[in-house]
Amino acid sequence: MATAALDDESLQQLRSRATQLLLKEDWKEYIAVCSLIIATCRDRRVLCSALAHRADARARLGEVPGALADCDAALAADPAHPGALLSKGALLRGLGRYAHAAECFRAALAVSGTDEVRELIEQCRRLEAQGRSGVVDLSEWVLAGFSGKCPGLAEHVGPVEVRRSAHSGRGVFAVKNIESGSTLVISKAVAIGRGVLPDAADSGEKMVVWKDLVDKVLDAAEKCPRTASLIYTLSTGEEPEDDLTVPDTAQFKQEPDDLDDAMTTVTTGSAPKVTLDVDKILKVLDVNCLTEDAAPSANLLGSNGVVNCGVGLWILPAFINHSCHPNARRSHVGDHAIVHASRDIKAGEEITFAYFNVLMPVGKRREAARAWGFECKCDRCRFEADDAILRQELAWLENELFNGGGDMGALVVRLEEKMRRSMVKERRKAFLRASFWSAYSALFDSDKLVRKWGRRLPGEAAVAESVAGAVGGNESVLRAMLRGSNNGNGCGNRLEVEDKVVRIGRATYGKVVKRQAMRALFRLTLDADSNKSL
Ligand SMILES: C[S@@+](CC[C@H](N)C(=O)[O-])C[C@H]1O[C@@H](n2cnc3c(N)ncnc32)[C@H](O)[C@@H]1O
Repeated sequence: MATAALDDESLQQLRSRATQLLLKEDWKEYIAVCSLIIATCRDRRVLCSALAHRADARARLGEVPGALADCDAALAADPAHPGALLSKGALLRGLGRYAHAAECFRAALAVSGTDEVRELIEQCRRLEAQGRSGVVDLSEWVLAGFSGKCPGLAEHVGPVEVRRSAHSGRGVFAVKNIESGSTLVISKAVAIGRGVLPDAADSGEKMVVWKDLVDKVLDAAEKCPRTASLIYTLSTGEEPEDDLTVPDTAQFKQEPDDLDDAMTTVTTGSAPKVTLDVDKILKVLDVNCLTEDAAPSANLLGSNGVVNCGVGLWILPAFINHSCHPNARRSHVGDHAIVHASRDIKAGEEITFAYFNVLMPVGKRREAARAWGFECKCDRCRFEADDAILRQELAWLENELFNGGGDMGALVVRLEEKMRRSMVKERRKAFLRASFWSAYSALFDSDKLVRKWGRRLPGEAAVAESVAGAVGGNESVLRAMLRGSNNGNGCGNRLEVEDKVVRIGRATYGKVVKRQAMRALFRLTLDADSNKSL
């Protein structure tokens, strides 16, 4: 049955009502009013505007397929409708389809060009290039003290592949040699639950953040079949390891060739409908969520000091296993996780990052791994737990570290001498220094202890360099390197030391800033509370 056309007065009333709802940001009601105008209006211009406005409102609610369908309906009636072109461009940009988004913005520019639209086209060009190359430059943002909106990023999958892992189930592997600091993966969160929690937040307050995440993930999965099917590639922690299928890494990339197919799927909603298995998704979240602050560099790179608790789901990074001898780290910028190499990585090597603080002795690390539900069998854990000569001594030192309350200088000197007498090789020395890092840090933090034990201690920068070899770049280690080199306690001549500092800086933060901004990060690192950055 045809709906009766609106007279001018009724149309005017509906428009006023829509404006009120827009101001109140009541998107559901706004969509209802737009729908009424669309169903009853005979004027092509008004119809197209109503469709474009409904598209914007649907986009705000995350109803992307519906929003795109509205834009397409408006553009079918008026191919040069600026509002519909801008809305469609924004939607495609949000989907990471930068070339298609730029086409829409260019068409909008031809009709009613503004500098803002020019900037949108330029932004799409930048994001497309960054998504292809993985090259990120956060210098301006860092130099501006992280003020303002954080820079937009495009997703990127570097030279990595998901394969079966000796650690557990599937893991992510390098497919070519990778230099320390290089970006491996940039991944946009499916969703992030965030909150500002007091230091002594109770579990109830944390549950609020968790519930926020769960609601957002379920919503995202419900609205997008592709998101749901990507979530189902992740482990629930219950499958036998051999039953875990290895996904094709290509599905995590948005290749330009796939765009038309993907677009058809999005606009027609013709993708196979995925039935939500809420129980399964909850288990997936339990095993695969990452916190934004777990990677210490998130403290500097990610937050503007507003959010202090963020937990989210990033699909490809969720395939990365833990190691206490990791070769990668992640930082969080806005909704994106950037995973970078924190040591040089050889082709074929598994990429791992630390799920928890690995600058601790093996006993504490085992407790942390148990809380995650696994037993870590990385080479560092095996050495520390199984070495027949050192095992007892290490257990004694670990007990002394946590329960002795004694002189950390004495502990460090005892460990260094034990390693010298037992002719422990450099690599393993680095493992042990990393394990007793808190003793080294406490010692180097105290001028009195350094004076007392001076001659029997290795230099702070030399220890930092050695530990960076074991755990990769790390804020706390970088801080020691910076302090050690400033004190003239470096390892090598001035240029060599400077080079080492920059290398550990890149290993810590990734190659995401130019030299000048790196210096700003160094200043922040030196000022950072050493405990917080462990
Ligand atoms: C985020 S998932 C990592 C990807 C997982 N291996 C897979 O196949 O889906 C985390 C789970 O992987 C396993 N895992 C990660 N690192 C491990 C390690 N070093 N040793 C044993 N299991 C590990 C644990 O079961 C952990 O709960």
